[in-house]
Amino acid sequence: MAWQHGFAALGADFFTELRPSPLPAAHWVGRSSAVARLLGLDAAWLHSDAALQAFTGNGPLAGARPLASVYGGHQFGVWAGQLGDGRAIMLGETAAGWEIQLKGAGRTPYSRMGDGRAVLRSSIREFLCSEAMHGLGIPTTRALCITGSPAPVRREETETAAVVTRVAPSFVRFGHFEHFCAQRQTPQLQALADYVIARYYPQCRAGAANPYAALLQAVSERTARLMAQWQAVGFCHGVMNTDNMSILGLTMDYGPFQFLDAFIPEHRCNHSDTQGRYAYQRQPDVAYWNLLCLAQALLPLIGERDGALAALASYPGVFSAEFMAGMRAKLGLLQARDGDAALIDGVLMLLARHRVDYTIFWRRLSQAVGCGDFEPVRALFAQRADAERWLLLFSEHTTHMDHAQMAGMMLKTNPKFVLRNHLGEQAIRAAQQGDFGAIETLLRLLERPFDEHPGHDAYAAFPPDWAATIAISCSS
Ligand SMILES: Nc1ncnc2c1ncn2[C@@H]1O[C@H](COP(=O)(O)OP(=O)(O)OP(=O)(O)O)[C@@H](O)[C@H]1O
Ligand SMILES: [Mg+2]
Repeated sequence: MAWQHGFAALGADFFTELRPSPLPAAHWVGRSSAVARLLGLDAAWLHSDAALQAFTGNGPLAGARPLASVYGGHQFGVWAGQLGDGRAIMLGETAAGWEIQLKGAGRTPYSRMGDGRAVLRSSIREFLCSEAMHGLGIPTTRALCITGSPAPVRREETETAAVVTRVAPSFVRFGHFEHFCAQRQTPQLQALADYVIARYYPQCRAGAANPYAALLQAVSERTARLMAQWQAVGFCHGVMNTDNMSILGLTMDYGPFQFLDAFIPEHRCNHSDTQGRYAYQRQPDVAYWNLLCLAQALLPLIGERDGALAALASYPGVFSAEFMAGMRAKLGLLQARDGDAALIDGVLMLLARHRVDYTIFWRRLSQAVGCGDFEPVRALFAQRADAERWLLLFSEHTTHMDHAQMAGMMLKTNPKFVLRNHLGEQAIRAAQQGDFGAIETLLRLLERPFDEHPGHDAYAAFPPDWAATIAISCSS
């Protein structure tokens, strides 16, 4: 593999070079051939022992210069001081511009009290959800593979170790900037900002009076678009600390995330989030709060407060416009019209009032628009009259539209398959018994979540009762 040294060229203030720590008796758990193709990896090589060892951290990849980077962050609203890649080790950046990172590859100078490891359970969730998000068309870090090892890892119980190989154009987080601001290392802060602009936001240098304010605005707008996509698809991240916010507007760090089952706007998916700070409906506001932290961090470069705040001014407008566009697509509304907002507010209130399954509702509505039979949609509501009122409004609003065209759009927007907690859990339990078949099946479905996949309806069904008892915390 050919490498370049983008982030690595920033120098020793930004990272520590080190080798991953080996794990015994490594074995494959899952692989994504789509990500392998993205990286130009030979499929046969990805099945080799050399690849298995390299992606477990047991053997080198020729030419790679592994490193762990330093960052800081606000966790649950409180400045946490210096953090850093405590268990993620970047192998390097490919010549085509993909950073390759091993998560769970051993201790680093930033591990604090942690063991540098990740357990199989959380690694499976991260691997599958990375690819599921990509399948949904939502910006995300990607995942090439998971390898496992019988090495014990202590959490609430003793589990086993795994390593996920993640791939992204950059793993730089808001927290990287916060770190150098907090340390009052302005030259390093500027070097990082200049690097990010040159590599990922060149338009912020060309023509902008203040490139750092332009960078902040560009990041803010990407983040706004990401939040709109999360909200529209019903994704709850669970740990939106500033060290988990990507400077590229990618979804990153799949911990206690959840795709909503029933539509409950105040839903919290992180068992450790007792205050509900990261509840589903709060995500757009939390992202804005996180952007204020980024603005604060960039202030030494931007120069004045008003300029930094002005750079964030477009956030609410971009979020609303993108969210409306996303919801219009879910409703099959081909162009914007008066009355769209009322229809969208109406359906969200209806779903919240009746706690209807979010994914199933949208998929059934898409099918109903295609065939004209709305009975399966009505059947989702205990009190049908309430649903009937909204369906009437929807039908009046769309009378003159081409329903076949609407349905076509809706079926490409409203997924049949999302990585519900219980599906992940079933795959995890099987994997813990040495059966990785369910991971492969889920990956295949989630890579193309809008396709019907005949014979796999069980993966698109309502969650079983026990799904409500799954408690996912920060422990991973
Ligand atoms: N088991 C561990 N060993 C060492 N450090 C850890 C461990 N778990 C978490 N950390 C560190 O604690 C901080 C916060 O953890 P968080 O759960 O947000 O991230 P993460 O899941 O480890 O990784 P990432 O954000 O890279 O996906 C990070 O600096 C992370 O590296
Ligand atoms: Mg993290």
